[in-house]
Amino acid sequence: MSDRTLVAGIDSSTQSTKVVVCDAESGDVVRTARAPHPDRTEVDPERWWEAYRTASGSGILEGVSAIAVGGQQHGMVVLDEQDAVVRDALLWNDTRSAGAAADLTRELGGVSAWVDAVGLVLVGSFTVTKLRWLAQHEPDHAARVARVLLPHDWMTGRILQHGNGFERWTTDRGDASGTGYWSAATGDYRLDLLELAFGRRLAVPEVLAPSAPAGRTSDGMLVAAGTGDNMGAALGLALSPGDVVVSLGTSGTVFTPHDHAIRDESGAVAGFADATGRHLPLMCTLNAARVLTAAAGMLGVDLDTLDRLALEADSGAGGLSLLPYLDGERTPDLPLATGTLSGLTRTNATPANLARAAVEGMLCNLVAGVDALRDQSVRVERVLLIGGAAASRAVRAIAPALFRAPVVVPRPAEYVGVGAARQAAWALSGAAQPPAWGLRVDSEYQVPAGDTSDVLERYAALLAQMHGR
Ligand SMILES: Nc1ncnc2c1ncn2[C@@H]1O[C@H](COP(=O)(O)OP(=O)(O)O)[C@@H](O)[C@H]1O
Ligand SMILES: O=C(CO)[C@@H](O)[C@H](O)COP(=O)(O)O
Repeated sequence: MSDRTLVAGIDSSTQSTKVVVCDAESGDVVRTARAPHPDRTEVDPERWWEAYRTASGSGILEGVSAIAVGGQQHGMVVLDEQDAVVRDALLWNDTRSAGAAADLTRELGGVSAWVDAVGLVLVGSFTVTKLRWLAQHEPDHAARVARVLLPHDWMTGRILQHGNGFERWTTDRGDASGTGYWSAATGDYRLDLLELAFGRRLAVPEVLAPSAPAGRTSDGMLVAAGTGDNMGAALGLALSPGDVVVSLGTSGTVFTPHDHAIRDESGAVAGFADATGRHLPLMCTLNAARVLTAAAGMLGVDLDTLDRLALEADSGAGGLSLLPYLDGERTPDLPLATGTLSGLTRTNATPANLARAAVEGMLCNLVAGVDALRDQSVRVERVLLIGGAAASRAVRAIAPALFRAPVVVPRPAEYVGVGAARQAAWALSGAAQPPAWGLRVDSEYQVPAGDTSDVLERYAALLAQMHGR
């Protein structure tokens, strides 16, 4: 009988729930499972619970001493006085509240007022804008709302309720910092901003300290605070100064732990908090892994064949460019945008060039995020590539030249889940710092000779031409 302590991390992200069980001391992943979510931008939270129950139904949590949830950020989960869900949650990638974001920005006195208040330039992803949309467009639902939570908050409470250990609703600094009514700089709620958006005050969850437990189930399993998925991924990677993470999941994100809250009135970088008591400046795009899925669908090939085709083409795809705003875009803030294929000629109209343009276009949007961190005086010495599309051979090969930095691919793992498991181990230990789980590297890719500035310049020129940015 093994005497090691096991901890579990849940990644409740956009497309699926992943369960990761780790050795609490070493961080070795010993069990994993996953189950899909509906492919929608508004989802009944019960679907997340069902996915969690499906993924953990095979006894994967047997012997686990502590658990934590890393959840997709910003989702609006609204409950009535009896803690019943009032309507489907609006997710981070639902853009219907883009107009509300513009209204709220104007009402508070402009972009700098919001950056001063909560470190964010409002876009439709953020929870506070969704509350305004709800108040304006669904007054009957809004009248029933007593409390607002984030996806990870609701899942954490649901696990405790299921285990007869629920005491109160909780959240953490990291996820709270993405609401638009909590400040990473001060560590305080700004419920005046919630009231500005919704028209009245609502109950909000208690913000727990990074290693504080949210509670224990009746069989003794500790449930930690949990956090947002990107904060979880940062905690799951043993990052060193100069490391910048690029995550290629449903969203594309660029982030790095930082010692102080950043101010970016351009809106490229959000001033989030991390899951350890520091900060996590982060850029997020709505379009990442699914740009490659869409390109593969257009070509009628699988993702492995898309990789092969992209690697057959030359850098620059023969002059073919793709602005990858297939679901609108968050950064740049173009919620109504669509994708644009540009520079098509009879010469470059080949499957290989289309595949290459999809990879380059998706990455160019994230290069803007890395450069935005550089503009915030963040040192970028290497890029750690995670998320589903980090498995792409083409992405790995093309990224270093575009990022102008070496690319490290950690050993494939669900790093949001690993980070949540590390938080669970930290809460279980009661130590001052999280356990020292090392970074396991799968492969490294150096910046090749040659110049890719033409690709980046063409992308920027197309963005300016199409959207005046
Ligand atoms: N080898 C691959 N090449 C490109 N994309 C991939 C590959 N493997 C998985 N993906 C994509 O990764 C995405 C899932 O990544 P994940 O990080 O789990 O997403 P999320 O956390 O947003 O739910 C899917 O869109 C899937 O198509
Ligand atoms: O909105 C953000 C970050 O601000 C997204 O990163 C969401 O947190 C969803 O993440 P994934 O499902 O793509 O992991």
